[in-house]
Amino acid sequence: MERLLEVIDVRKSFGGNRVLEGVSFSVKGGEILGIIGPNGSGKTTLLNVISGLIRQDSGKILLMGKDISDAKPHVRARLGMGRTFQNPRAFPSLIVLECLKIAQLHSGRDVQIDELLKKTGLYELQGRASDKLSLAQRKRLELAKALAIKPKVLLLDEIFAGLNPASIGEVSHLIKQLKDEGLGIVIVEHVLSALVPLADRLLVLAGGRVIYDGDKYEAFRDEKVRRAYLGERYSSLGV
Ligand SMILES: Nc1ncnc2c1ncn2[C@@H]1O[C@H](COP(=O)(O)OP(=O)(O)OP(=O)(O)O)[C@@H](O)[C@H]1O
Repeated sequence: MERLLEVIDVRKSFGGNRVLEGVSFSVKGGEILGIIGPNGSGKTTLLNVISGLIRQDSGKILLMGKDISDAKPHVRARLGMGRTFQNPRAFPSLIVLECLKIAQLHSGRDVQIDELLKKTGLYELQGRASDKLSLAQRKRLELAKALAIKPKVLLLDEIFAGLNPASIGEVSHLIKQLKDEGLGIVIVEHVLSALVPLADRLLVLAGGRVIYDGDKYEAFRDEKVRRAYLGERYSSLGV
């Protein structure tokens, strides 16, 4: 499978705080990459740089081989990059269907909204105001909005946070389906019990550096990873 997303030696500082210190990795079509790391290790900043919300100080981002390092977020969306946000922002005056129609406008592609509503389990809720949705429903709306641009690459920021096991199961099922459709998927996640079964590969960030990129189970045996982050969580998970 071709590399859909390539991140090459990305660096970013805020003032004197070096948040990303030369991060490189790639994601293929049909692959789910899980990104984990301690709080403040740079995960959300990395997603913001990849999606164009924050400009990196140096380094490159390639989407399907095309250099998008300087492209604005809406251009990246149009080229096939979808993302969800950690804290979905609701637009009180909009119903679910309107949210998706607006998201779709950014893509310039023809997306079957009915199909998307069914796929994400929102069909019955399409007339509901987005601020009247439960957390699990809002997360599904976030996913649906990201899919409304027909992405090739999907970036998910803490999609499982705050969900109960049943909702985690539903969202996982949908993400697996998207992988099978050939999307390249990056998931930043603290809920390891949801992420590990789903991911094909794990990347561990610590202090803005990639300290591990590879097999998901080997990650938990890696000394650097255990020291940096996982010791206590790993043993409590029993993975
Ligand atoms: N806009 C900003 N201005 C200044 N500093 C920032 C900004 N955004 C992030 N930082 C700093 O960058 C570091 C990394 O933050 P980031 O949110 O990327 O980490 P994270 O790994 O996503 O953390 P968490 O797991 O808690 O979500 C932190 O020290 C944070 O304070």
